[in-house]
Amino acid sequence: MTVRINPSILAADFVDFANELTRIPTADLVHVDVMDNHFVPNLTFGLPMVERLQQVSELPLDVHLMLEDADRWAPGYAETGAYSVTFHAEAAADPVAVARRLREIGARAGIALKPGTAVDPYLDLLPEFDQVLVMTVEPGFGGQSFMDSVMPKLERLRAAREAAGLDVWLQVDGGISEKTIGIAAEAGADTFVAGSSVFGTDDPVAAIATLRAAAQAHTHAH
Ligand SMILES: O=C(CO)[C@@H](O)[C@H](O)COP(=O)(O)O
Ligand SMILES: [Fe+2]
Repeated sequence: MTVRINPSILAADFVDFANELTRIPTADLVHVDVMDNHFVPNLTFGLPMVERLQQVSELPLDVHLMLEDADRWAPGYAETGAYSVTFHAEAAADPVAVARRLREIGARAGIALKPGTAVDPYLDLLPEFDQVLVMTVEPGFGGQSFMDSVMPKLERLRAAREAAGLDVWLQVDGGISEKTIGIAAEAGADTFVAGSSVFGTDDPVAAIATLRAAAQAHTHAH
């Protein structure tokens, strides 16, 4: 199974994103955390920054929206040409309608679940999504500790994906490091967001290689 490593620019230098992107040539996608100071108690950037990143990035953008009223705002991010747009289940009135709109515009549609949000109501909706993001920290900040208590959600998602014969990516985000990535891979994740453990090092290329190897060593063959 393919392992994807998506470095999060939340841990990069905010006034030097163009240069920071050149430090991760071996990444699969660039994870872009949009925070609105309402859905989460932190503020990053919005549409103009994502539009600009889309223009300068050679890697596809994996946009993670941590904002209220995803129904209203998510489609605009897909219109930037972002490869994937993931919105929070807790912030959408009609997640299926949002996902359909994102796909119509041409983006992959992702749904994200906070650690306390149950996965079961979403299992039947898997065909509507290209990616499910299981948060392994409370959204809002980088550098927090990985919560292995959410691993059963990944196991449920993996089983549901297999039962339905779907190719939905299972993404984890928060506290992913050389030490924790294997736990998430074991539980079924195939797409790994890593902020501090990539941009917080002197050698992001080496960090990506280490993470990739650790994930692959714990990935099930199927
Ligand atoms: O969405 C978020 C935080 O809300 C993440 O994408 C963080 O950027 C992950 O940072 P690390 O935990 O890897 O430092
Ligand atoms: Fe994120």
